Amino acid sequence: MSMTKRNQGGDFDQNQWSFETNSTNEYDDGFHDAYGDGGDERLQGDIENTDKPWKPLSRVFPIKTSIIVPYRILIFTRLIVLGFFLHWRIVNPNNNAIWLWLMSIVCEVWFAFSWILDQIPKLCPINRSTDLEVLREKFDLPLSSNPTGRSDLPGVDFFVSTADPEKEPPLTTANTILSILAVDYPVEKVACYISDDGGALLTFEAMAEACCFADLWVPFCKKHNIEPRNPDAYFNLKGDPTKGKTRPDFVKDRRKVKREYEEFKVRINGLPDAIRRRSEAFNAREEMTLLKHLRESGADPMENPKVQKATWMADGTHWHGAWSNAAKEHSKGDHAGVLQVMLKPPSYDPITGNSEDQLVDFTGVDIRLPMFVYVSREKRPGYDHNKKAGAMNCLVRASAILSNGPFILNLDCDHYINNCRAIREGMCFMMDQGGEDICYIQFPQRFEGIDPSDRYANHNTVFFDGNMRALDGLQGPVYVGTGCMFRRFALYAFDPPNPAKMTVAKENETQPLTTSDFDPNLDVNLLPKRFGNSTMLAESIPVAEFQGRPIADHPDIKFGRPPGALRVPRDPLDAVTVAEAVSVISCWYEDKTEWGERVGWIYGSVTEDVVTGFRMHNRGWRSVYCITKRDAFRGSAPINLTDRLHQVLRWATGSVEIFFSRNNALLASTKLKFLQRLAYLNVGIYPFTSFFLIVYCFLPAMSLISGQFIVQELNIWFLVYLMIITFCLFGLALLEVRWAGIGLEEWWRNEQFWLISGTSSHFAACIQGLLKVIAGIEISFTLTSKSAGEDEDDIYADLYLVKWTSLMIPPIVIALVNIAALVIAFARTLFGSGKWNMFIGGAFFASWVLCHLYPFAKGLMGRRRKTPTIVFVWAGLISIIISLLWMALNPGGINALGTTDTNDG
Ligand SMILES: O=c1ccn([C@@H]2O[C@H](COP(=O)(O)OP(=O)(O)O[C@H]3O[C@H](CO)[C@@H](O)[C@H](O)[C@H]3O)[C@@H](O)[C@H]2O)c(=O)[nH]1
Ligand SMILES: [Mn+2]
Repeated sequence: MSMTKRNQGGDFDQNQWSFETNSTNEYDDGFHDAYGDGGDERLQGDIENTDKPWKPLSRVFPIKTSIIVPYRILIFTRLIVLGFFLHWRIVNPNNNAIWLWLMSIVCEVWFAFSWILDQIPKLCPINRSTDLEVLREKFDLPLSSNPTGRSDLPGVDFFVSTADPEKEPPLTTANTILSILAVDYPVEKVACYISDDGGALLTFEAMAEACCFADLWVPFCKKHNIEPRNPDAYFNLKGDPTKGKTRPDFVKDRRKVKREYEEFKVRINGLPDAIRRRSEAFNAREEMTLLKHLRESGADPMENPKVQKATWMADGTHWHGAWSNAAKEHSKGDHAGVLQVMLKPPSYDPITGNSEDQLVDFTGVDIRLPMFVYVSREKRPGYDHNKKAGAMNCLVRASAILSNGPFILNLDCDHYINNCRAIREGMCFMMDQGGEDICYIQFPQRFEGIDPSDRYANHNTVFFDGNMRALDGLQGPVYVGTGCMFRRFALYAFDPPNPAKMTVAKENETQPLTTSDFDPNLDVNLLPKRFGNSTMLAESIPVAEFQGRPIADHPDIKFGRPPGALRVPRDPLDAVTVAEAVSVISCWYEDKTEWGERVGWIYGSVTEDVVTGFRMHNRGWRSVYCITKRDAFRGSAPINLTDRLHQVLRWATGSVEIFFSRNNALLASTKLKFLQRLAYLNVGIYPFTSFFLIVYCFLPAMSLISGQFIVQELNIWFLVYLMIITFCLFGLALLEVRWAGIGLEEWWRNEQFWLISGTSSHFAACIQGLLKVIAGIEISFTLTSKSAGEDEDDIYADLYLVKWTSLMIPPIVIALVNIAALVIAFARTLFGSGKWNMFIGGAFFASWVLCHLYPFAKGLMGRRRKTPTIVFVWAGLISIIISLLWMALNPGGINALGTTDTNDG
C-alpha cells in the first residue's frame, strides 16, 4: 500500500522531528525575485545570527525564453495535431487490409502515449550554479562563532562498490579510491568505505597497496594542485603537464611520483600471482602437517580431507573472505564478513610534512589522509544478498557506527572524482538556505574511453543533459546509481522536515539544543523494528540529522559549539565499536527489519537506484541536479555491442520489475508531483514499447510485399497531419539540443540506439520481467566488464569484438526482412505494376527502419567484416520462415512477380 498510510502508522515520522528553519517556500519566492532583479537585497537581513548579510550559495537559471517558449508551443501543437491524426486514422480504416490498419493504429496509439510520457515532463528544464567562494566564507574562514579556524563543513562518507576483481580490475578500483582520498574537502570530515562483494583477498590487498601509495599521492596532489586526482587518468593526460604549475620543483616531483606510480601498478598487477603462489605453498604445508598428524594418531591417511581451499594473507593467517583456486572454484556466496579500518581517522588539525621522511619535499603541505575502511559483508547460502542495494545498506550501517557522516556519496568502482571540488559544489545546495528538504544531489554520469563516434549512444547525453535537467525543474533528477550525494537522514526513510512545524519550533527556541534533548519524542523502543538491533546505530541517527542541516540552522555556527564536536561520538578503532560494525554487516542483521523495504537502498529491482530515489521523492523530498563546469566524476561504459545490449537489458528488466511492484508510479503518494509521477511512470513503462516497435518495424516490409499501405488512399488530411507531427518532432529535437547543450549528432545516435535496444534488449526485458512475475524466476545482476585500459595501441579493440547473443536476433530479422521486401517490391514494380508512388511510400518507411539499424549492422561486421556464420544462418532461416508464413497466410498478396495486385482497389 502507499507509503503515506504506513507513515501515519509508524511512530517516528515527520512530526517527531523538530526543526527550526524558515519556510522553504518563502525562501524560494524571495530567491527567484531576487535573481530576476539581479540583486540580493530582498534576501539580506533575513537571517539573524550571522556575521554578514546573507548570500545565496546556489542559484537557479531559467532556460532562455527564445528557446523554451517555442519549445513549449511545439509540444502543445504536436499534442493537438497528434489527436487529430489518430482520430482521422481511426475513423478511416483501410478496408483492403484491415489487419495492416489495425496493427499500425494500435502501435501508433501506443507511440503517442509513450511520447507524451517522455515529453510532458520536459516542459520546464532549468540550470543551476553554485558559489564556492561563498561556501568558503561561510564554512572555512574563522568566524566569530568559530574562532579555531577549523572547517565547519559537514562530514561526508564515500561509498565505493565493487563485486568481482576479474570484471572490475583492482587497479581501476584503487585509482578511484586514490581520487577520493585526495579530494579537496577537510580531511577530518572525509571517510571512505569500499564494499567488496567478491570478498576477494586480491581486492583487499590492492586497497592496502593504494593506502601506501596514497601517502605520496595525496600530498603531491595538494602541493601542486593536481587535477584529476586519479593517478592513472592524470598520467595519461595529453598536453603539457607543467601548464599552470608555478612551483619550481613540480617537474622533479612529478617525475618521482610517476615512477612510484609505475611501481605501484606493477605491484597491483602482480598481486593475483603472489596470492596464488602464497596460498598454494601454505595449503601444501598445511596438508603436510595434517598428514603427519593423521599418521601419528594412527588414522588412515587415505581419509585425509584435502586442505586446498583456503586463501592466505601475507602474514600467514587465513583470509576470512571468499577463497578461490586455480580451478576457478570459489566461495563468493559463502564467507564471513570482513571489516578492516585501513586508514585510521586523522587528527583534527593539519600535520605538515617535511623534506626528510618522504620522497618528495612536503614542507608546509598537509600530509594527513582521510579514514578508509574495507568492508566485505558476510554472505551465506540461503540468504538473499540483494545485489548492490544489499551491499550499500551494509555500508550505511557500518559507516553510521564508525564515522556517521551526515552526507553519503556513492560511486561505482570505475567512477572516479574528476573534479576535486565537486563535493563542495554539492554542499552549496545542501547547506543553502531552504536546502533541508533535499534528499540527494545527483551529478551527471560522464564517460571515458568511448569510441569517438559513440556508436551505441554510451554517453547518453539526451538523458543526462535533457531529461535530467528537465526533472531538475520538477521534483528533481532520478538517482542513477553513481555520482550521487545523499542526505543520510533521507536514506533512513524519514519524511522531509515539515515547514509548519519548523516555524513553530523557531518561536519556541530559547536555548541551544543538544543531541539528547534534540528529539524527546523519538521512541527508542521502535527503532529496532525499523533499523535492527544495534544501539550504536540508533544513537547515531539524530546526530546525522542534526549535522546535515543547512547553514542557517547549523548548530555549531549558531551556538558557538566547537565545530564537529558531535561528529564521531565514538573511537572507531575501539574494539567494541569495531565489533558492532562487524555485527551490522552480518547476513542476518536485516531479518525482521525494514532495511531494503523502506530504509536505505530499496530491494527488488536490478535498477535499485531508480527505486531508491523514487521512494524519497514519494515522501516529499526533492533532489537537485548538479552539472559542474569540469565533470565531477568520470567512469567507464561498455563500448562493445553485446555488453552494451546486456547493460540496457538489465536496466530495462529493472524497470519492468518496478512496474510490477508496489513502486509503480501509479501507486505513488500525493507528495509525488504530477509531472514527476509521469516521468517515473515512463521509467517503468518504456520497455513495453518494444512490443509495438517490433511490430511497427515489420510493417514497411509487409506493406511492400503486399502492395498495401496502412491507409487506403493518401488523403490530403493524412498527409498534412503527418507532416505537422513530423516537423514538430524535428523542431523539438532542434530546440532540445539547444537547451540541453548537446549536438544533433548525439540526438540522432540516441534515436538509432533507441530502435536497436527497443527491438532487442527491451523486448527480452519484458519477457524476463513477465517470467519473474508469473513463474517467480529471479533476475541476476550481470556485471559490466570494465577494461583496465592496459592496451594502449588499441583502446577501442572492444568495439570491434563480435560476441554472439540471442538479443541480436530481432534486429537482424527486422533488417533482413526489410531488405528482402525492398528487393521484391522493387522487382515487382519494375517488371510489372509500375506503381512507383506505392513503392516509394513503402520504401521510404523501410529505409527509415534500416537507417536506425545502421550502427547495429556495423557492430555485427566487427573489424574485418568477420561475422560469425551462425548469425547469417539464423537470420536467413528466420526470414525464410517469415516469408513462407506470409505467403501461406496471404496468398493474394504475392501473385508471382510481375502480375498486378488483385487486392488493389
Ligand atoms: O551484487 C552486486 C552487483 C553489483 N555491484 C556493484 O554495482 C555497480 C554497478 O555495476 P555495473 O555492472 O557497472 O553496472 P552499470 O550498468 O554500469 O551501472 C549502473 O546501473 C546499475 C543498476 O543497474 C547501478 O547499480 C549502477 O550504480 C549504475 O552505475 C558496480 O560498482 C558493482 O561493483 C555490487 O556491489 N554488488
Ligand atoms: Mn558501470
